[in-house]
Amino acid sequence: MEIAIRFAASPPPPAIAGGGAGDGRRGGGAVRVAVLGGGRRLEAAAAAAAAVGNSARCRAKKGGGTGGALGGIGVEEGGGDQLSVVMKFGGSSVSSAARMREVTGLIAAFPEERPVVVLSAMGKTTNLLLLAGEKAVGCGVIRVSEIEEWNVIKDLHIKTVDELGLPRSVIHTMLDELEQLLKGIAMMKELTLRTTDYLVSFGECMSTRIFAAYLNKVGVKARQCDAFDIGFITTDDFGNADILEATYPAVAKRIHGDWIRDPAIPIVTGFLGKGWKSGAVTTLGRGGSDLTATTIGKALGLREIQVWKDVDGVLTCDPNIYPNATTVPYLTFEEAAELAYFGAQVLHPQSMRPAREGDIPVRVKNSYNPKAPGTLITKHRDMDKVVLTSIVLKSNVTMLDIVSTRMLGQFGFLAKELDHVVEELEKIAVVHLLQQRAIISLIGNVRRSSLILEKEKRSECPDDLASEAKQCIKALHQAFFEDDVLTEVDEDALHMS
Ligand SMILES: Nc1ncnc2c1ncn2[C@@H]1O[C@H](COP(=O)(O)OP(=O)(O)O)[C@@H](O)[C@H]1O
Ligand SMILES: N[C@@H](CC(=O)OP(=O)(O)O)C(=O)O
Repeated sequence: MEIAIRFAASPPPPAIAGGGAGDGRRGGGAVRVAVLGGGRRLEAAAAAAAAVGNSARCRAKKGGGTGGALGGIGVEEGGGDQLSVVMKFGGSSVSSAARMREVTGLIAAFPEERPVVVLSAMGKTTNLLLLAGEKAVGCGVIRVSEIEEWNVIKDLHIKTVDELGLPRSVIHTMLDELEQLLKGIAMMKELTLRTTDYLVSFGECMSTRIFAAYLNKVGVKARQCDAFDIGFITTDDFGNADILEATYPAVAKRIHGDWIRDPAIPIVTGFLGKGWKSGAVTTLGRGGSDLTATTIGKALGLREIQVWKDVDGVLTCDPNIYPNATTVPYLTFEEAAELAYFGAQVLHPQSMRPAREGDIPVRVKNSYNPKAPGTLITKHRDMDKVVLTSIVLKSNVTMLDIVSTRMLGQFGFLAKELDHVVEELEKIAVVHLLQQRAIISLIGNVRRSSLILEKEKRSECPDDLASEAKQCIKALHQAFFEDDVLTEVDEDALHMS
């Protein structure tokens, strides 16, 4: 096993998720174990946005109420309370009419809160849209209506609208436009990144329209908002756009202004933005609705950001790899960012940044088990008793090991230029291209690194193929979270050895 021990505060060497370019050779399958310390800056601190925090806090006058079937949650006419939290619900939380009813109940359960709601696309809609788009490229215009994924998407949304007792007109235009778009792709026999972003945006555009209509139906005044129309301004990197600073004041002004003029719970499309040059719809990378939520939290200076998922919080490892994973009750923003950055699917890698900059607590909760306390992510936590927080696996990683006498500076370009870069770098350095690797990261207390290393060594982690990475996670989890043998190790003795 290769063991790379990382205590540095910087991102890892050019390990490129997704395999990158190359000839597809299978590497030997070394597993890298990286020990990462909490309490450090992962990213360079960026200048905070314009001081919209306090000024943008929504203030509204008290007024007469509209009442509503859900009692307390009905927003008051002519004023109402301030918007105080963001509640983001992921695809699994809004995958059906029944789930949308449950989520309505969760919002109603906190009548004193005035939430901004962020929604992802229903269930697996984003994946289905991507597959439908790929099929449209090759199937011919006439056969678009036969694309299986398109029919699944259409049926799911119509069924949901019907079951919620809403008129189909809520999504008719969207479904028509989506079919036209698929036909356009079939006609052009081409699917660009820009068109792909437009295509997947239909998922969030439909889920939010349905949910806002349902809330209004049951007496909770709600307003559907497309993120690309309310100030989410991004780079034009389709598929993985970055949110620009101008977003914060723009979003604050718009949501605040709408609330003052006509208080209604904003139901915002997660994951989407508007490219500042192109004016086209962009997406923030898979799982980007978390980032939408934290951006709104910071923009409006809200009290708390709630991220509702289908697990009891951030867990000690991916429960799909090892089901004995348990909830991590507290995390710092930096630990959570490291976890996400090094592969834990549960949070979007960039999503902690706005929360950290705005110093707004993030609570990760389970919409299927709302009584579970979840994970609370804050700026600081007591690290005294913390050894290891979580184990993270990142698979299908391409690594470039570069040994050079020169300063190479930034490595970001390597990811994009992998085809040419090895050849070029070989002129100035010894380069090893390692593909099909896995990185296992141990996110923990850097001050207990000796203990972590000792325990890692004693775990029965297999030391050969990357395909055994999952076995390794299991062994590490057992050693760190299910076995007390080494917790009393004398750390001073370890330092001496
Ligand atoms: N360390 C981890 N803690 C919790 N969940 C994890 C972890 N690693 C991977 N996951 C996976 O992440 C999923 C939740 O993230 P995601 O699917 O993005 O949620 P949502 O779509 O509801 O926002 C869980 O169902 C779980 O399978
Ligand atoms: N729907 C998008 C954005 C998102 O954040 O989804 P989720 O919250 O379900 O991970 C995706 O699937 O990537």
